Amino acid sequence: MKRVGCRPAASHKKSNDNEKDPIQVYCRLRPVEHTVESSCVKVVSETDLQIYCLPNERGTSRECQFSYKKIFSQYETQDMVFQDLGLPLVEQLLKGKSSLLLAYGISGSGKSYTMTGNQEDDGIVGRSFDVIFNSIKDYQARKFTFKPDKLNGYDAHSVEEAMIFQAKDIKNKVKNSSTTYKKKDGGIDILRVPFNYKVTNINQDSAYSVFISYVEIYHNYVYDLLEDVSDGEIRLNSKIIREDSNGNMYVHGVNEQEVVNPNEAIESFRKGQLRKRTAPTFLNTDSSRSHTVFTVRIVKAPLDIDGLNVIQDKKYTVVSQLSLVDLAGSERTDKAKTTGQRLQEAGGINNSLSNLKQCLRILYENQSSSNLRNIAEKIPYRTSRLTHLFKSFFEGSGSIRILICINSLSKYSELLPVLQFGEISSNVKVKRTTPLLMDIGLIPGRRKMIDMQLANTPCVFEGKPRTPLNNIVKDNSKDTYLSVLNLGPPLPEINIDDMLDEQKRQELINALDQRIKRKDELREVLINQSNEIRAHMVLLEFNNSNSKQEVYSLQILRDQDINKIKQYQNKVFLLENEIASLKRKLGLLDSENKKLKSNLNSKENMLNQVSADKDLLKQRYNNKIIKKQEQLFKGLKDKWKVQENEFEIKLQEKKLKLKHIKNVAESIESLPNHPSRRILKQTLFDESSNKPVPYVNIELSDSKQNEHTKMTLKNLCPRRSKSCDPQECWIEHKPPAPIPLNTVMQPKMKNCKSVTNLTDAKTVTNNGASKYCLMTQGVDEQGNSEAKLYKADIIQTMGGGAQIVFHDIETLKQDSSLGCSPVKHCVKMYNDEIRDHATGSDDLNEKC
Ligand SMILES: Nc1ncnc2c1ncn2[C@@H]1O[C@H](COP(=O)(O)OP(=O)(O)OP(=O)(O)O)[C@@H](O)[C@H]1O
Repeated sequence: MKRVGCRPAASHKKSNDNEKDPIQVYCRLRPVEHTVESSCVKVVSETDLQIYCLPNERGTSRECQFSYKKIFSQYETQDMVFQDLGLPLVEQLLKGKSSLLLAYGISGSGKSYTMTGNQEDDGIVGRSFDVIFNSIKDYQARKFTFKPDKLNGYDAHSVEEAMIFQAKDIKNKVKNSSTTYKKKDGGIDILRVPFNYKVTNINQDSAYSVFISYVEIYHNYVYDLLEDVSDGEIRLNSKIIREDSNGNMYVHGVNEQEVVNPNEAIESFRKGQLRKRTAPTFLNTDSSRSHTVFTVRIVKAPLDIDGLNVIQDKKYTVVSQLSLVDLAGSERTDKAKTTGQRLQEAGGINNSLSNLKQCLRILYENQSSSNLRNIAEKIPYRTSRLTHLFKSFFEGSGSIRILICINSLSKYSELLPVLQFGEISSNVKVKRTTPLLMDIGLIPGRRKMIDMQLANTPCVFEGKPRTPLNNIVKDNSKDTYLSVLNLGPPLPEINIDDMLDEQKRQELINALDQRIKRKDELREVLINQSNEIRAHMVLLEFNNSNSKQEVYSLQILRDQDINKIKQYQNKVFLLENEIASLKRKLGLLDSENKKLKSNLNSKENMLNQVSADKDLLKQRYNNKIIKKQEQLFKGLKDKWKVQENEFEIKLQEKKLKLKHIKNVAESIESLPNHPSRRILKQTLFDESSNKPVPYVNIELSDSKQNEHTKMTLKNLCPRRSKSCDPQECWIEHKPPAPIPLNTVMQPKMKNCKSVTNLTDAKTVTNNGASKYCLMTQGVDEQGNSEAKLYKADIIQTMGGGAQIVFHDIETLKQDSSLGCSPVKHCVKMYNDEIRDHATGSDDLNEKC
């Protein structure tokens, strides 16, 4: 049975069900050659990072803060990054615990640089090998002691078997020396400065081997980067992912190379790197077009009682692995300006990355307390090879760390999803695994013992004495130890022939007895010492657990203090931010205030100007009005004078006429019984047209009349009014009590209806009348009686009513220059009566 990271034991799984650790997320900023002022990234503290977006045209700015386990600023070297990020994983690996490290970020943000580094400055991979081999150097198993069983497990072999495999391998290498990588890749020089660090507290009674595998996931297919290929051969065979008997996922049939020193490991890694698919893109001249997974496995098994061979039972073989994943860039295709094949690759990359995000999101949601239904959503690990391969990690077979790589030159919108991915990941918890402490019932220190024996004996297998471990065996203890190993007196020299000699036989028997006795004594001593050591170890263990307890409580206190400090730092940061934003607001308000004030001043000035203009205009118009008034007044005055003169002249003429008439009358009076005694004078005047009526000279019939009796009468041959048209139907609107005029020229309307009061419109519409005549009676300026006939057409309207349109006025005047006429008297009386009774009645014009 094979175990990865001590996970498979069911009991172990059960005991850790409630113990979970969050995924630890780190962030690294790629340095830029010169300070970029437009950078939107700000490292706030060791664990906090802020990104912000400058105000856009609408004035809105955005900022976000993210907290991670640690932020590596651009000034932190590969060395520092490895110590914080990689070294703890290597330590766990050596203790039998598996880990996964994912580098995530936009293209060109430094993922490959952090993982791989370059010739001068190694990344996590190279430094990890240095630490691994520094630590296991003295406990390394012979090459081929462990061989992969192709089912994600390892078979353990004896030293002899390992030697046979080694010989075969050497033979194969010699045979294929002309077709190895060297020829293809031109050989790789490893010139590097090793990382000098060693993990000390590892189990010395086990033998260790290191295996590496290197695969890439391209277009959702898994390819082996360490597969032996001959010249011109293209890697066509993709590998499949399988689940082993312990539920761990692995790439089936992948080439697992055993490496015995850092240089060999790094050489293989670099060969694999040369096969990795890269291409120049807009963002990176050597951009990874696939996700690469480099896995280091430590296989260990305890030494048997002799301390020479490992126990060849699979259930004692422990496998732990460290998977270093360099994910392809998560950039947007428009930003990377990819086309054609690169675009297709980008599609594949984005699909697998978004599935990774999706898995983490569902994991988080399943774990979060807000999942009230308590129904775990299925996690789509199988959707992409990337997540499928690491399914067991997400389910708790090892710890997970994520490194978010960012480039300070990236935009806010590009950084936000990357940093949000980190934030989601840091909220996901995975089961905690602890290395299984195996007690196989053998006495500890077996390796020490064999090393010391071998120190004095030529090594049969390697042809050179194995040097004891400097830090384990002290010189003085060596003597004591060797003296303990003295098995009694030397055996007497004896030949086969001597066996027949009773004495010599007896001597040998005695010596052997003594040795047996000595051996029993030694065994007793050993048992006693073992018991003592065990008791001592129990005591130490007890002390150790006490100390651990103490350390643990101190750690809790320290963590509490750190948390408090963090809270204070956050508060300070928030307050600083608030102050800054308030200052910004104040500045804005100040500038707005100034703007408003200046606006107000300019408006006031404008207002003053307008009112001054208005006053000026008013003054001008007043002057004009006065001038105009004066002009009008003068004009009116002139007109008045002209009219007065005209009237004066007319008056004079009339007076003259009257005088003539008087003279005529007097002359007629003097004629007795003359039929023309009475002079009828009728003047018809068309007021509406205002045209002078043609004068007709009427000669008096009396032949005797003299020159003075000749007179001019106006329109004595009366024109018949239209009102007399017998075809028309008239409405005659008379005063209620008309004054009898007693004239000869009465208007005659045959077809007419007389009304005295016109209050109802139906009176006009219902009688079929087409003409209307309003008669009024009164006196003129001279006090003569006057009757007026206002004539109008009745026009039927569409709405059923009628419209009265006046178009003519006939005036009938009675001039009674011969004395007071009865009509005039009647009119006066009538008018007085009307005035008395008709209070509030409308005047004629209004009626019209
Ligand atoms: N911390 C650093 N210090 C110095 N140089 C760096 C650092 N990080 C990255 N670079 C340089 O930036 C360039 C791009 O880095 P790298 O290839 O690691 O990016 P990437 O994230 O792996 O890109 P892609 O996803 O496209 O493969 C390389 O030339 C690398 O040397």
